[in-house]
Amino acid sequence: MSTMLEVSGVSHRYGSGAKAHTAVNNLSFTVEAGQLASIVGPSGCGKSTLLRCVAGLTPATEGTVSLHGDRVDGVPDDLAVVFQDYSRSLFPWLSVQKNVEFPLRWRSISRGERRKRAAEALEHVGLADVGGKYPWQLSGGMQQRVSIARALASRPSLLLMDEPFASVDAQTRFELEDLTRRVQREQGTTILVVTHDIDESVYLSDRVLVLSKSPASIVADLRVDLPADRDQIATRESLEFVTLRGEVARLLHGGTPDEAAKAASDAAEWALAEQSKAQPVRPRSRR
Ligand SMILES: Nc1ncnc2c1ncn2[C@@H]1O[C@H](COP(=O)(O)OP(=O)(O)OP(=O)(O)O)[C@@H](O)[C@H]1O
Repeated sequence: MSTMLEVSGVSHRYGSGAKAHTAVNNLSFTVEAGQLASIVGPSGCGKSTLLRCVAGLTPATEGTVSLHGDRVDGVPDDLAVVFQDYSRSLFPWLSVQKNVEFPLRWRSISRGERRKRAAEALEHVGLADVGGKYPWQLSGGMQQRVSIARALASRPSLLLMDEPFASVDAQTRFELEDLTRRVQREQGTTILVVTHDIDESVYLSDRVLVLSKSPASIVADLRVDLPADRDQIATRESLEFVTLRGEVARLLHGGTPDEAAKAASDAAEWALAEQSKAQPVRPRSRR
């Protein structure tokens, strides 16, 4: 695998002098092409700031970001971002199809090709039939699918997602997580997701980067050895999932990597053993 993203010694400070606030502190990591990595960390630790530095939206105070070897110093053409707040990122006066086509207008892509790409992207997210509607005619989950389609239409080398499912209900969240994994697998897209949801970070990813409290630094870089085919119920009940989730939770509560791995593994095994000992409860008969 080749390296798609390289973040090297990135720090970001807001303000200067006595009022300076360091949000991100000397972070380094790489993401391989085709990988789905997630960044999980406590609220306010600097996740969004890091993502903005990676996207070229905010220049890093120190360090460098490179996308397939090219230094990022502005938003690269082949990078797309999906934000949490779909209602503010879609244009209410444009149809769904036009919203998806919109970013392609600034590239030398013919009108016919723009239409074709938008239709393909909408089909990919299961919204082939709603191109003529307006965003406000769709549910929240559908609007976030449109945002994902818009990002995919530009065929990005790297897709960044900042708390992308935080504003939808639990069922829709599951559907969108599965959609994201399908996009990665079918299109080979490299994806970096920022989330504060521990379960989501484990379920979604090939790898979880755990950040410390502010200013963010990397506490652990965990490989997720779950099967590629995941299921929202069975995967979340598996020993591997429960162990990893426990490990991430302990790291976020200040545990060292060794303590967190050992305690999570012991706790998950104990829970499974207790579960298998439990007597099945006989359902009450209904009249
Ligand atoms: N434009 C800004 N000017 C000054 N400080 C900022 C600015 N944006 C963020 N910060 C501060 O930087 C720190 C990190 O913020 P950031 O939004 O990156 O964290 P986060 O981990 O994404 O938070 P959350 O999970 O709550 O969304 C916070 O203390 C925040 O108050």
